[in-house]
Amino acid sequence: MSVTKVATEQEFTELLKKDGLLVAHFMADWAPQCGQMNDVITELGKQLELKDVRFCIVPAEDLSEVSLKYKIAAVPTFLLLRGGQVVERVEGANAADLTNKVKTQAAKASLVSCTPTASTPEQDLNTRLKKLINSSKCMLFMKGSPDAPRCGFSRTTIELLNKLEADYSSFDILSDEEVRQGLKTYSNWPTYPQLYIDGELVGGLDILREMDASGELSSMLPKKQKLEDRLKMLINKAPLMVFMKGDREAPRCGFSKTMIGILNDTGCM
Ligand SMILES: N[C@@H](CCC(=O)N[C@@H](CS)C(=O)NCC(=O)O)C(=O)O
Repeated sequence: MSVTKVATEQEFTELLKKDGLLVAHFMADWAPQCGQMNDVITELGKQLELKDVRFCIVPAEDLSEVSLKYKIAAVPTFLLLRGGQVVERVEGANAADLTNKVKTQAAKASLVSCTPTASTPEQDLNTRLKKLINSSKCMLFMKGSPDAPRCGFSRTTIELLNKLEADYSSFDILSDEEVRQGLKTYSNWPTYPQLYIDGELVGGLDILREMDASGELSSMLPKKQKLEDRLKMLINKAPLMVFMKGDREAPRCGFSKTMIGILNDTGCM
């Protein structure tokens, strides 16, 4: 299995359109951990040769637009993507975590990509749209992204969902003309934004506004976990929790490294 070196944003977009699981390694030549993690993904590629999984290397600084879009803050970072959507994320040179997540997702990918008969392009598109719609419990098809909406209707929808503290994923239909036109036919809805909950179309902005006014929308939407609850969960994840820069094997700041050293010496870890 080969690992694709991505040179342009266009090349990355093309890889996202393919079926199966895509593992993207956002890296930089100057970071030695990235070189080590390239060996890890080459080995993973060999182990998963028969599965529907592709690997690519993305030079994070050269493809700054892509890095910005996926909020890449440090290298190495790994995104596991299916149907153009991020399904898992691994930050740092954590080979065990990466291997675990890739194998779990690869098992799922091989189940969904199992097509017994040859299919038409229309069937392929419909399968892709269905996967996209179901890639999150609450899925918004919009113009632009929640941080940078590119039309007033989409912006107002984001404001409404944020006001209701909804937990949602989004897809930028301006990034994919096939999805933009295909979804209109698939769902028999001619405009964007389009909001789906549990794979079912709820509607566009006018419908959402009406449902908000009646209070119906809030009760249907999955809600974001409150920061306080999230922090509590993290703090209580293990009897001894260290919040640090980097990980145990590769601390990324001197203070974190020293603390790990002390804990190792005391036999706590
Ligand atoms: N009243 C509509 C407004 C949405 C709308 O008119 N969207 C237009 C302009 S952003 C659209 O998506 N047109 C089709 C396209 O651009 O492909 C709603 O309730 O969502």
